[in-house]
Amino acid sequence: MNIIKVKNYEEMSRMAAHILAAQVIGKPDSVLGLATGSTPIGIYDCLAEWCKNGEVDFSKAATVNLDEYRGLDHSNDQSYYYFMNKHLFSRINIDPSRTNVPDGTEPDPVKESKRYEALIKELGGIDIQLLGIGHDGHIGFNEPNSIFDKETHCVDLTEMTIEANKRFFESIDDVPRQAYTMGIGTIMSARKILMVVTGEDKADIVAKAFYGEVTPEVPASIIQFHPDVTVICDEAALSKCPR
Ligand SMILES: N[C@@H]1[C@@H](O)[C@H](O)[C@@H](COP(=O)(O)O)O[C@@H]1O
Repeated sequence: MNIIKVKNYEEMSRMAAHILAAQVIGKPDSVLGLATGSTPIGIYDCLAEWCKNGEVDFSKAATVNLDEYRGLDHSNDQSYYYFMNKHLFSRINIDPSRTNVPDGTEPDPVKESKRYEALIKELGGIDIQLLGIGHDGHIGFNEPNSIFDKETHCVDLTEMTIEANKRFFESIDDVPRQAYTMGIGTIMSARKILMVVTGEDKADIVAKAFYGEVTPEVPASIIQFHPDVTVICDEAALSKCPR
């Protein structure tokens, strides 16, 4: 694992955006695995700016997002599709038909999970998967568990995640209790992984996930076993790590 320490959120965002831009410059038809949450917003701002300046061309790229709340449609401003459209897709020259987010409105979890897995395979797999990390170590919406879930599936969100994500909703009662997420196996089959972490509130989980043992109780710890991982952390996020 290549763990890179940067000063702050801005440096983290620019460095991660450089890696994603280099991926698309080197392989214009790259399949980018993308993430939501507050952490990647600065990355998307950089990519939007560089696309506008003509430095990166997304016209041949495709995207697949990690996860989506169950029950929310594209027009819901709390859906992850809406988030991606607002922060990235509408600001770059990507073909909207090549952007993919799990369909939160599909009532049949087995059907949707199979569709999403098949779609990723049809696209030729994920070239680089961007990840953030939850306070309990979740990646996508893979919550702490007794096993690593392999494929895309429907999950019950933990109280900690519902609590953490309520800041985006009017009240905690509005936070969906379930979500569709790529599985740990789906994430691990990406050719490259790029993880970004910022802030002191993530310092404990960073120490556990990247310097502790690999266990499904800390889902992000599995990326220690991936052959091509870059983790970009700011000083605050690395403040409890043994180095
Ligand atoms: N499903 C998303 C995750 O993909 C994300 O990594 C996490 C952390 O979000 P933030 O970056 O806001 O801390 O939030 C959500 O739960």
